[in-house]
Amino acid sequence: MPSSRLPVLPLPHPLILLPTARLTIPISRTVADTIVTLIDDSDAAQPVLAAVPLPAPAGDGANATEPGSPPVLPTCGTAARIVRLVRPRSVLNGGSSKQQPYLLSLHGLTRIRLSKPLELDVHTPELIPDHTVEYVQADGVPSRETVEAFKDAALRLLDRLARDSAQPQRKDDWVKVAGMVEDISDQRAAWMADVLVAATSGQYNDRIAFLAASDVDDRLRKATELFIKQTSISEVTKKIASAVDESLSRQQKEYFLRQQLAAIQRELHALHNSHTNRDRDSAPVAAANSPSAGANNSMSELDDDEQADADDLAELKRKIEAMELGSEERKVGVREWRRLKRIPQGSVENGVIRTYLEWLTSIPWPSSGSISDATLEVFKDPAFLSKARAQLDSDHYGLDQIKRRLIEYLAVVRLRSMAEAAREQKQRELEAEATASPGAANEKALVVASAVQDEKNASNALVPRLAPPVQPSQPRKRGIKGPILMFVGPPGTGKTSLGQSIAKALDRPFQRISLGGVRDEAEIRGHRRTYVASGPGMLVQALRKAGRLDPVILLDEVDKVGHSNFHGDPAAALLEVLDPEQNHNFNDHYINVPIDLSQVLFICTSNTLDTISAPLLDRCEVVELSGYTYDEKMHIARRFLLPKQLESNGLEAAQLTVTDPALLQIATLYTREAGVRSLERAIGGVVRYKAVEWAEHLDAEAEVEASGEVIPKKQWRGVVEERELEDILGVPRWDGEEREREERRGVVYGLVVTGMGEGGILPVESTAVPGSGRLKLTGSLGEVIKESGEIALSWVKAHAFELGITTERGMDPLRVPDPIDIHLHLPSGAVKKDGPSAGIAMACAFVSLLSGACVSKDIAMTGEITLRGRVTPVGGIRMKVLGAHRAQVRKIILPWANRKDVEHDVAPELRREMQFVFVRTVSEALDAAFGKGTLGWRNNILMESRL
Ligand SMILES: Nc1ncnc2c1ncn2[C@@H]1O[C@H](COP(=O)(O)OP(=O)(O)OP(=O)(O)O)[C@@H](O)[C@H]1O
Repeated sequence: MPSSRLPVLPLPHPLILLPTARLTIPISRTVADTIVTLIDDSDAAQPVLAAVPLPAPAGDGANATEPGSPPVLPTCGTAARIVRLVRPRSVLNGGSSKQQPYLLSLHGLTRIRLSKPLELDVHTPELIPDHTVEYVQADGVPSRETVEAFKDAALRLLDRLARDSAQPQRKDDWVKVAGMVEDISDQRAAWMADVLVAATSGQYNDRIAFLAASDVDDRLRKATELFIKQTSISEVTKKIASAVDESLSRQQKEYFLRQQLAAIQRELHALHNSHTNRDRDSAPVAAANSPSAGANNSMSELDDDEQADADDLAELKRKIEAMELGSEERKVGVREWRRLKRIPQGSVENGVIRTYLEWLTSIPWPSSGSISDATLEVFKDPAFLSKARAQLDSDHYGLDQIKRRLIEYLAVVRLRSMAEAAREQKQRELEAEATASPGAANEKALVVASAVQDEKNASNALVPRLAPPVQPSQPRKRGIKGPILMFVGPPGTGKTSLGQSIAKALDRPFQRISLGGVRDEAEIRGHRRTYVASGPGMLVQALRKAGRLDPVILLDEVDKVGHSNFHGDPAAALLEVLDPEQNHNFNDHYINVPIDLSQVLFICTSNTLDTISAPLLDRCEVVELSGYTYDEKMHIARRFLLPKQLESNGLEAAQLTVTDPALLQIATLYTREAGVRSLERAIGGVVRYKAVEWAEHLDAEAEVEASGEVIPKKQWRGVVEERELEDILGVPRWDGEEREREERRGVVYGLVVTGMGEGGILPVESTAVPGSGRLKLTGSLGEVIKESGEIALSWVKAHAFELGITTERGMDPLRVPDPIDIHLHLPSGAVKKDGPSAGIAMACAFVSLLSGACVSKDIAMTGEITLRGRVTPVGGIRMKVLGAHRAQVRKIILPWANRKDVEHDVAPELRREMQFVFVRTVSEALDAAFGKGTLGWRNNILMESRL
């Protein structure tokens, strides 16, 4: 390495001169004199010296030398040409140079290394006239990767600098330099590194390390690191600056607007005051007497906005503080409260957080334990079950089986709750003991826990007798996992009101959630808070309204809830709600804190079971309400509906009587339903009519009293009889039905259950038209019912000879004597019909059509048939029988296998009033329908014997 002897100029900290760079520094007079001598003695016009950076004196910043320790003096520097020495003006003018120093300009040439460290005082560095220095040679070519990395880092830094530059000229300069960096060759990369490090800023230590790097690769790496660091520093700085800027400008804007608002309010107030004063001056007496005098001085509740606001906030805070310590809801509440405090009042975000906090704090959260004290109090009452029975009886007539089932249900819920509460209590005691004396309590815990375990697994011999010690209780994980009741039945049969009675018996709040037509999952689970105008779902709303953790929630019309669509899957959300394994952690998207629904008593209602998904049905215990007989309806009307309507229409019970025949007529001729809703409406109509009459009667009396004249007044009769009903309710809606029903060839009455779960009769009409032996089926029929029709016709064709329809065996009655088609129609064409239960009705209709014999209009039938002529059982017997009774059918033909349904489910009075014929085969059904001996049976051979 070539060396030479050069004067050394120590550069005061933190100055560094890099090769290729220029530097102007102030120097003392002594140093300046030495440099002048140097210039005079030198042969060259611009002599060279070694510029060596000095470390910071002790105690001076991060790069300072340790106080007391000798400063580590550098051994690297830069050979620099003296470009200019400027004398201060005072010296030039012959004055003292004390105030203004000399200025020395240097141009860095190449790196040097000192042969031995300098010996000088870093506090008052002097020029060292002669020192041996070695020139650091950097001839090598750096590796490709190093150059690439260097260029990449340099370009990113230059891009950042260009973007951050405020002046366009400077921006252009950085862009130009970036162009040069892109084009630079590998050999010149080290030179470019010197140029760029000198031109950009960087930390002192990094720059010194860069200066000390003799190897080109090392130098480029150091430059790369330095650039990367600089880029990220400048990115972060920029971000912080813009964030600060943004928040400042928002605050300034808000401040400015508030100032304007305050000024406007002041102006309005002054204007208002001046008006009032002028009015008062012009009418001093009137003003003094006016009731609103002085109102301007006192504030109305509308002016007190800020106070109300502060009160609301204080209330919110109190509610958050009242939440259980360490609970999830409290943590969220506290977090949101802090956010609320940070966000300026009046901003949209502030309102959003406040609404959220209001919801969060209004939900009843469990404070401790899983069963509320109020619930336990009710269950502890020894008369609980008898009271519940009395409640159900006082709200509903009949429904004995259902009431028995509900009492069983309540008994189970009570037992489970009590057991759960006892277990919790035991665990709490153990925990308390464990805290007091850990050793003894642990022993006892083992005994108790094993006892609990023994009790649970009494029948399981494989379970070890010693259970693990009782863990600290986790009340929120448990709950009362009773069955979920599902009331299924036609409208108006008392499903909702039974739910209300259960809530009354349990002394809990009752909430009804109507699920009919719910298509959006968010209606159940709530919208996420990121949505505009988001809010919680129906369950949270019901909980808030109930104000208790354990209300009775009636999920009405679960059969009408929507399934998976692009708004999510409401049915799936419902499943989660009703699953006892999951619902202690129900997640409402809006609240976003797990909510414990395990204590809620869910009751579902539905009109039919057909549209309910199997998993949902699986979670529920179905209780069927089929409808009422006329007798039951009469009792319900007399005991419940009439008193209710009298009360709601302002009449006394003693003022109005509706006779039994009148009530029966309302039930039979004005309504035709399984439930009692229309009956209640009709009774309401009668009561309102009478209420008007009563009011007119009272008015007339008052008029007579006032005038003293005898005015002919409308007579008031407190009794409603049959003959009046037509005047009050109009022409009976169902009167003509029985008359319309006719005994005709080819027409038979079948029994059906509608989609609303209501039973009724349906005519099966058939007619013969010229054709080619085909069967035409109409009336919105499904595949199954169509197949039933074909089976029935095949059976009739196969037995045409035995039935006396054809004259020869094997003759097709649809071709001989004339070729015909049979058209079978089930009226109410707009209503879809399906199922196999119309089999015997269709067979009877075909036989009637082909034989000419008629089936009585008082006979209705149901039953599936097979090709062999067997009659197999069908469902919905109770509803169908009730429907037939309502339609005043006298005789019902049913499959033999449905005997037990009639015995169990059909009320005795119906069994007494109607004739039931149970049949095993189609032939028996035909005999029952047409009457024995009506059909000309030739020889009674069953088809099955030939098959
Ligand atoms: N057995 C009964 N005894 C007394 N009142 C009854 C009885 N059954 C129904 N009601 C009365 O009939 C009316 C309608 O009942 P409710 O609203 O419970 O019917 P629902 O089955 O829930 O109907 P929907 O399926 O349309 O919701 C209520 O006023 C109810 O009190």
